[in-house]
Amino acid sequence: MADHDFPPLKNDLFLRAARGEETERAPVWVMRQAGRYLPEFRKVREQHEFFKVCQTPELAKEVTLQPIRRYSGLVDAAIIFSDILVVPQALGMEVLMNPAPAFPDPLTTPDDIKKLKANVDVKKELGYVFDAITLTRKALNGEVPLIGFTGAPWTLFMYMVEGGGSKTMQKSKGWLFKWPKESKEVLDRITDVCIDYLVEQVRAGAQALQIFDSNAGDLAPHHFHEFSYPYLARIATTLRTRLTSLSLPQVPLILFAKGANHALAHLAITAGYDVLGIDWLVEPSLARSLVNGKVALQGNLEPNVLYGGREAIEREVKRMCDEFRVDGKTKGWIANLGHGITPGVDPEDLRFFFECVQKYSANPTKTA
Ligand SMILES: Cc1c2[nH]c(c1CCC(=O)O)Cc1[nH]c(c(CCC(=O)O)c1C)Cc1[nH]c(c(CCC(=O)O)c1C)Cc1[nH]c(c(C)c1CCC(=O)O)C2
Repeated sequence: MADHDFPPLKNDLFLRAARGEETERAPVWVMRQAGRYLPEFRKVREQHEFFKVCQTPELAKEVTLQPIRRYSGLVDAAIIFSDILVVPQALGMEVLMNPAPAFPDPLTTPDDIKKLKANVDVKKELGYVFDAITLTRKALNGEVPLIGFTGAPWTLFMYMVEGGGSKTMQKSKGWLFKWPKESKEVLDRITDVCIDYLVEQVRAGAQALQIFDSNAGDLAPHHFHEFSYPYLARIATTLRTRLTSLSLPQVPLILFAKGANHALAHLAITAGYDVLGIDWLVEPSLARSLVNGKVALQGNLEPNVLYGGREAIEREVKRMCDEFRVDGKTKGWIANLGHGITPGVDPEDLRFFFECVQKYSANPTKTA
């Protein structure tokens, strides 16, 4: 699919900010914006199991559009409804969602590597995601751009070895330190699938891509540089080469390496991404100086502020908008939370968050 196969884009704020440009106000979206805090999402989930929604393009389209409809004119990007764990599924692993992710048969020792599918055909395994992207981009009718995504190799490796989420990550870190060579083999296998998966998302119509390394901050800096960074960099480099050779658009690439704020300066210069997502543990002004204009930034309101009532939301959003300004201007910044929105948030409080971003990030109108 090419751009001319889709309705023309009416709101390019997000894409301009991703390229580092000055914008009349900050574009805004939130991670997990299609999710359980929305009653209309819970209604769909009463009828359909989680992965069924991911695997049915019509349903995935429907839930992707829910926040876009509800917050029409207030939200500046859609993200395709899916999950990072579809990549381990493509590699042949069984993943349940009950309600937290669970792998009945995780990677226990290097001997289990042979259970992973060799030569994954992403079109066969994940074709439903590409169909959902094409359908959703058409249905969006150019209102806002559509973001595709993947989990990052280290974060996916963690789930594949632990068999689900983990606070201590004993098993996955045990692998890294006990079996570094075999761990890198798995990380490489995941990386190969991520690259194919992202290329096909662009072919299907994704207008930007985000890589979620949600567990990046659980690694010591030197372990991050050994076990996560090389794969993130390879994704960006190889993806760009592949997109060019296939005459596909060079869409903006966003890296959300949650908690890896120690690496911001390095990532900005060397990783090959256009935008770095940041969590709430780093001051925007410090992040700005660390990346030194090399990349745009996305983030970073502490998600729990959305439980703090209108006064707190307004105060915190205003502070965030001021902190992200460069030379008094809103430039190269995509407003977002510092992580996903959680199920208990009142959807009207999220609306108020969007309204506050629009109000406090506005640049003075240019006089010729
Ligand atoms: C780590 C991770 C996962 N999935 C994802 C990540 C990376 C981002 C992050 O760190 O939050 C990414 C993800 N998951 C989902 C999206 C959809 C797009 C979006 O709106 O951002 C995206 C981008 C939907 C989802 N993925 C999931 C839900 C909720 C499940 C439900 O509907 O019952 C949604 C809306 C389930 C999921 N999937 C995963 C977890 C840990 C859980 C939740 C467990 C829980 O909260 O109880 C794995």
